[in-house]
Amino acid sequence: MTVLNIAVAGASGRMGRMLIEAVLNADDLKLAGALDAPGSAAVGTDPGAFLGKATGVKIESDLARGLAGVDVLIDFTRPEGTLKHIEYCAAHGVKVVIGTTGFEQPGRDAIAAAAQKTAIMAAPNMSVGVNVTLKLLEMAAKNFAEGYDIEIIEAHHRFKVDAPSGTALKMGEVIAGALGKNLDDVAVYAREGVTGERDPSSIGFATVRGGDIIGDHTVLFAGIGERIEISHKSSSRVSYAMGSLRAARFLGGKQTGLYDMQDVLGFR
Ligand SMILES: NC(=O)C1=CN([C@@H]2O[C@H](COP(=O)(O)OP(=O)(O)OC[C@H]3O[C@@H](n4cnc5c(N)ncnc54)[C@H](OP(=O)(O)O)[C@@H]3O)[C@@H](O)[C@H]2O)C=CC1
Ligand SMILES: O=C(O)C1=N[C@H](C(=O)O)C[C@H](O)C1
Repeated sequence: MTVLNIAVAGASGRMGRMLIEAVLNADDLKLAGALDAPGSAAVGTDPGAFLGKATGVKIESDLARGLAGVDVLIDFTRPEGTLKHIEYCAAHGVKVVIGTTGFEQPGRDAIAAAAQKTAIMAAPNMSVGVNVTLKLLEMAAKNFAEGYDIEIIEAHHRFKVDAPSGTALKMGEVIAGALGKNLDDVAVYAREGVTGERDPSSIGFATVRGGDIIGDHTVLFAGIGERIEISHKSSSRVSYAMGSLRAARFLGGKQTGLYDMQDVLGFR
């Protein structure tokens, strides 16, 4: 059995801890490195400490130390962290699974450029359920193209820093694409005051933040006399972690290129 050496960036974060535990439990993966932000209190500690386990590695902020001998970095941090990490990984042949959301266009361009030098899998949601939902939305959008107003509602925990969620934006892109439109041309991200009647060609977004909601997404197709809702609700971050490990194994067989979860799951 080939064993892949994995590092986790954002090791002390909500997703980082979930990933550390998942990697430690996988027979075909070895935890070979862990990264956290410079200045983080977690730097220098054992990434398995929260599980009461000694992993043999330390959380590093120095990329050369944290990524020595690593095949695949799994990165759930912030756009500025991920962009720094992929620059290093592209230069040193480390493959990267990117779960971080909230990138602007220059960040997306930098990921595409790095993917010419190493293999990268980037997706705003690693769960199988969300990725199947994207296929359902593509089909629904084609059938509700006329007469149905499309609204995307997402809810997340109070600690989330970006909005709308990367998943909601991806859902919008998929729906707009199925309708032959560009999301940037039809998205309405906020409404306040006298907004006038709804533009029938728009795709609306609404964001809820509160408590410990892990991640809920609903797409509403509202017609006259009926409405259809397609929802996905996460009850644990484990589905994101399992999808990330699947993506890491997928990258094991690639040298360069930019992939997403639809590639990993064989949906295209
Ligand atoms: N694709 C998917 O399936 C999913 C994506 N996400 C996305 O993953 C990201 C992380 O989410 P979550 O784990 O909840 O967030 P947390 O805030 O819990 O964790 C973020 C981690 O990244 C570290 N970090 C922050 N800034 C930097 C930086 N500049 N350089 C290096 N490390 C940094 C933090 O360190 P410190 O605490 O010291 O600042 C922390 O360890 C978000 O963008 C979120 O939207 C989340 C769930 C699923
Ligand atoms: O920040 C989170 O927690 C999540 N972020 C991702 C997103 O922005 O879509 C995925 C998931 O919804 C959880």
